[in-house]
Amino acid sequence: MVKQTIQIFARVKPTKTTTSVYCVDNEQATGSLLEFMVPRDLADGFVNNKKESYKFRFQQVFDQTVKQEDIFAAIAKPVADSVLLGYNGTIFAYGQTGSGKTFTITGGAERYSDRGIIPRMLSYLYQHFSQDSSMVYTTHISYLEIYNEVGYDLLDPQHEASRLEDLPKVTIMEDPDQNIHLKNLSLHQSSNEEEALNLLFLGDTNRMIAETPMNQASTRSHCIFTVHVCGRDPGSAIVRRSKLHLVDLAGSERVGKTGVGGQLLTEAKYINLSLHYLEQVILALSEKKRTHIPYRNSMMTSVLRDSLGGNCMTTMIATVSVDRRNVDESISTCRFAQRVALIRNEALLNEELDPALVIVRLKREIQSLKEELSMVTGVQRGDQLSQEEIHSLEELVKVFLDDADPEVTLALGPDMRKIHYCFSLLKVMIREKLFIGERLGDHRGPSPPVGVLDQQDSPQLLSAELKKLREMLTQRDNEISILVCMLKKEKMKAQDIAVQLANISSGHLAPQRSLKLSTSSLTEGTGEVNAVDDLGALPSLYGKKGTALSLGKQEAFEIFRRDHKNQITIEDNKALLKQRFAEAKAYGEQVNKARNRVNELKKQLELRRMQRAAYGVAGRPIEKEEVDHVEENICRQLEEEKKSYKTTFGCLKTLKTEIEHLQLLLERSKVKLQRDFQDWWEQETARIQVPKSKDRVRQSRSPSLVLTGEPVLTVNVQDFPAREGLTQSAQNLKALTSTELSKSSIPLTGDQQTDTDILAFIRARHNLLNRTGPPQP
Ligand SMILES: Nc1ncnc2c1ncn2[C@@H]1O[C@H](COP(=O)(O)OP(=O)(O)OP(=O)(O)O)[C@@H](O)[C@H]1O
Repeated sequence: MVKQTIQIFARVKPTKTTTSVYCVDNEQATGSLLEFMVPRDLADGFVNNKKESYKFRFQQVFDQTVKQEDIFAAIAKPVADSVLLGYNGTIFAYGQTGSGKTFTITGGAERYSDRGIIPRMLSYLYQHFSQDSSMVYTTHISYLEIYNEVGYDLLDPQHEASRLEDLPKVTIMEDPDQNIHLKNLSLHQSSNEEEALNLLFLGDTNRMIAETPMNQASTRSHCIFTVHVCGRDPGSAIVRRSKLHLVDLAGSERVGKTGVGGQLLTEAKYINLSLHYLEQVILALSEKKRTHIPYRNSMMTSVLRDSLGGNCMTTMIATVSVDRRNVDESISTCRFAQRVALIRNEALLNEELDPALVIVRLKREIQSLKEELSMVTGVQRGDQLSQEEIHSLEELVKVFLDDADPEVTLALGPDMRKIHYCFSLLKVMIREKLFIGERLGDHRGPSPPVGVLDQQDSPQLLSAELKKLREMLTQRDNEISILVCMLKKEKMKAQDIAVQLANISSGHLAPQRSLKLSTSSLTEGTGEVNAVDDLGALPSLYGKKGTALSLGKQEAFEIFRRDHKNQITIEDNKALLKQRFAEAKAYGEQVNKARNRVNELKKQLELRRMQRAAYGVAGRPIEKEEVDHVEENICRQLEEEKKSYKTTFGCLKTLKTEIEHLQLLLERSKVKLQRDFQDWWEQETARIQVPKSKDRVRQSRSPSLVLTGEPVLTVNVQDFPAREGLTQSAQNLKALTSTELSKSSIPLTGDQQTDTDILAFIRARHNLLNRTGPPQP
């Protein structure tokens, strides 16, 4: 058992402005210090009546410039190593909204180097699995989102979720031993890094798709990505099962800090109820005298029960922002971390005997004992007694019972099968005799010896026996049909799972499959154009694969895409991906060349050795010490080529991981683009109102776009909210006057509002903007 307090680290989010509100001291012997200096006259909207300096101790503080790889090496690698040894591990990020929790746990959405702890952890684990040949590992993954105290399965393979409520709801069940079970949370086996990354991508995409402005998933919900690792030594029945939770908590900002009347820097209530309950648990755990820990109050604390004061090695990353206006939240975060640091966990090595493996081992032991026995007795024995043996045993028992001599014995020899059989035979006989005794009543005096039944009673007895047997038969029939039913259900479940798994690999991950890249395909130089150009293709809306867009909508999508805020990143990543493909192709060619060269040299070496052997046979014996310089030279070259092959192949593998990651980033950008477009399109459609009657020709609501024609299309442009993903053009349009807008007109045919009409509106607006140019700030 390892007793350890929860390890706490702090990470400072990079800020554009220089700030003097904090300093980091990493030179301390017992960890690092993070200090906030809050001057009394801090003028950013609040007044500080209290202390000026707040110091917090952490295991380590990572300042603004620290890279993702260093965070992984310092925080996550030790946790990964203990998980590989069989201990449970948890890493959770805690901090206010926008302080970098998701960036730290999952990573940034733009660059490969921004990969967070989860993808790096998966890489690390799978690399270890492939290198450790002494153990067999299996891995399962689950991804849970908790929003408003309801759990959702983010790995729902149906992939149709457009709202959070569409995802399967996960519920908590507790068994009599108080173990928590999550009902409806799917567990997916993943046999390599690529599969695991695809699952992460699927979860993150589902999370993004289900996000609405009301439910800003990343800010208001908690996400728990869990890797279940099972390792077994092939020679033993012991298995090690460990769980690794990687947790991205909701934003920790609080309410009630008004900044007036000395409220600043006092503890306020969390916006998020689960975080409030998390704090209650942390408080109870840090006060050592408390016996009741209120884990059950919330779903998150129930799920993370082991991680908080239980069987787990837990690490917390406090993410802080050092912008002046965020200092009070950052101080709250650090205070919370200090309390967390008091919690002591007791991690156990999760070893257990695998019943299936124990059965196999016992069967093997029985077999070897049987062999030993037959060697000692010289008699080969099967598992069952033969018919002849049974017959002769029955005879023996009969003789034994008929013999009036009380000294007589039943000589069966040292065969337990025979002994057992005779005992059960005797039992049956005695029970039959009792049965007869009961039926006849005791007044008939002593019962006749077994086997000498009263002839008159025989038919009655037989019919009773027959009835009993019939009842037994019906009972067995029922049991069989229940078993068959259960079997059928299990079969159907297995089929369902197979279909779900097939969906994962073919359905929703289909776009990735088309992007999939094998090291061999790299060398052939095919596939890359499709993979890169996929984003340029017209959209098939997420979750509605194959839905063709109308021509109007397609063109509108093009306009939208051009102006989307992610377009530059997408283009950059596409260019980078192209470049990486070219590099991979070059590496692939080098690998091929090196492999051919190795094969060639091997042949040369073999030939040389054969020639020398033949030379020896032909008469001139070769001295043992005689050095063959030609052979030596070939061997040297071979070694060099092998080395170069290995190095290049290593580079190619690294590049492959990067390419796959870039593809996933692009795929996610594509989904986001489509989602934003869909929202935008719906917003545009709602904005256009077609008057029902032809005489309502002109509506002069200001500011509004009045488009002339018969009938007239009136468009309100009063409110273009500054929403993420909404085009700059739309923002610009907001600033245009109604007079300028009314210069543009769109004639309509009939009074239908079609995609083409909306497109015409969008086009007109764009032309107008191009003419007018963006408004000056
Ligand atoms: N260390 C960092 N380096 C570079 N960019 C960062 C870093 N930390 C955060 N960011 C950027 O800051 C923004 C907000 O970060 P992030 O989404 O991770 O915050 P969060 O704490 O998860 O917020 P929320 O609670 O809303 O989920 C993102 O654009 C992210 O890329």
